[in-house]
Amino acid sequence: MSFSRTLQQKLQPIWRKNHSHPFVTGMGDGTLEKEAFRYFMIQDYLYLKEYARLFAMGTMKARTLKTMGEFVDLLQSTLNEEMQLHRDYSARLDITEEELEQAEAAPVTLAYTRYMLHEGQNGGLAELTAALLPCMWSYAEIGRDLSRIPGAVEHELYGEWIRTYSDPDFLKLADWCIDLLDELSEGKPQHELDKLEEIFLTTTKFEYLFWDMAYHHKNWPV
Ligand SMILES: Cc1ncc(CN)c(N)n1
Repeated sequence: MSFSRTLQQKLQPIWRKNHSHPFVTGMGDGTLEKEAFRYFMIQDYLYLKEYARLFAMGTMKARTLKTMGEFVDLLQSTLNEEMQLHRDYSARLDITEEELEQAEAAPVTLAYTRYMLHEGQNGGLAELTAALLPCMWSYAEIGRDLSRIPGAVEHELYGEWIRTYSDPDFLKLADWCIDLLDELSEGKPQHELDKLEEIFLTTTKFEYLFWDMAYHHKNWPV
């Protein structure tokens, strides 16, 4: 089994918890509280703004023109397609442009994005890819699983979210990241593979914290 898939298999208990978080299942059956989704959208917009920088960093660290081009595609798709979803939802959720632009990152959003940027900046392309992969991969799987629930893609509020993340184009981008980590990890010594695993594990756990933060509207206590 490839390195990425071995990691994902090893982390199945956490991976399953992400998939079965009430925020995720609530989008699937339509029971998620609209206020939690609204809060998620704002925090996720801030998250994506920082996440996109990882793709810019990836472009700089890539060795080949082909890989540079793929990172540019990921950057483009995040800024102009994925974040467009958030801008479109803002209109429906009464989030003004000002509120979106001026929102403050909650502790989990800040910690998650700073962690990824730190690993991306201080490590090589493999560390950067290990940091961003759980994000792409888990959303592609969640989108796919939710889209299989009868009626979920037609839901008046959550349907658009599910359609976006179950789109074959999003899956293709996630697959490219999986293959890239496999390629970059090939022939690495064990201590470097252990570091990649640690990064992958940490961002997988941050994914759980992000759902949980949104579900409970967690923000700074003071
Ligand atoms: C927190 C989080 N993780 C992943 C994704 C999918 N790019 C996202 N939009 N937000």
